[in-house]
Amino acid sequence: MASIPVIDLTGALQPGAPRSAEVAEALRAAGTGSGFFYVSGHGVPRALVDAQFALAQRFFDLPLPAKQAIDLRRVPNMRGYESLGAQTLDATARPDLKESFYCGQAYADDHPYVQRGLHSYGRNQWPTELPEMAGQCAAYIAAMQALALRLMQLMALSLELPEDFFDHTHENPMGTLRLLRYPPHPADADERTFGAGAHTDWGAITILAQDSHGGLEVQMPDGQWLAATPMDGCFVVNLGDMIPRWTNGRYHSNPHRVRNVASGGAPRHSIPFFYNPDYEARVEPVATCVPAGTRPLYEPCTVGEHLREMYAKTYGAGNGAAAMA
Ligand SMILES: O=C(O)CCC(=O)C(=O)O
Ligand SMILES: [Fe+2]
Repeated sequence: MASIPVIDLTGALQPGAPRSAEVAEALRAAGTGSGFFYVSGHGVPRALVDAQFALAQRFFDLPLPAKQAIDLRRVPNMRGYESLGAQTLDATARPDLKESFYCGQAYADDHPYVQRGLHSYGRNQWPTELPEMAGQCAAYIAAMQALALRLMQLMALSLELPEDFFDHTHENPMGTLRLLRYPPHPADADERTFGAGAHTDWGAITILAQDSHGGLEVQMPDGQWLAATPMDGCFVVNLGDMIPRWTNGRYHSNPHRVRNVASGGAPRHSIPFFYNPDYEARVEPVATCVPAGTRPLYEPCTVGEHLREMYAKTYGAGNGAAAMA
């Protein structure tokens, strides 16, 4: 039966570390399967993750006007608070039953990418009520960024490429951290109601921390939906749409969705980190994935071009801004 593998990163967290080849092989199996796997032995301290969930709880518990004061529609770069029902990840379903907060690696106003107005680059918005939030999110983002970079190196190995193959694409990375709160699934909800409608993620790699309630489901290559049951001390990692482009379709970015049905009436919290390389980095099928004498399945593009193609898909026309999914 199909399952989501657990990959233990112990002994593979540094370039050249002894278990790197073994882990790369496991990554290859996961990439050619559902594109989803759990990671254990990832080196991110439990206390950092626990603190991030506690922070999410405090943030969403703020009175609505405090959250609305930092609504993401106030800024051009998709950072801030987003209310229940603002996003529709599956266009055939109802608006998503979730509240969220977006932040990311901060770039100063005089950074060339900010000056050029490139999507998501720039400052964050923070609630004045939680002065600790900026520092805590920055620490969490730094840990996620480091883990994402290592996963990209292991992915390079898994594609029979040098470990540092993707390193040059990390120049000005755009990691986006999202805090999510899902209210309990309504008892009278129809089959078109979701916390997060079925979607694939658009970036390179998503690293998700979820609380103990469950509710995330992943579509397996055979079409079946499988619960990504929370596993203590593990993150769920999934490949985004940039990876099929880079691997000429060899590795997959599979649909997933959320319904908060098993929490006993409690809200569910999750914290995805969406890793995106440099906006200007080229994404083109790597030579080891294009059989001799065949044409690549994808045209080369930049990270920014790929993301712009995906933006506006889930927020409807007129908003102009859209999120990482
Ligand atoms: O909340 C979750 O478990 C998944 C969220 C998700 O898929 C997303 O935000 O892209
Ligand atoms: Fe997602």
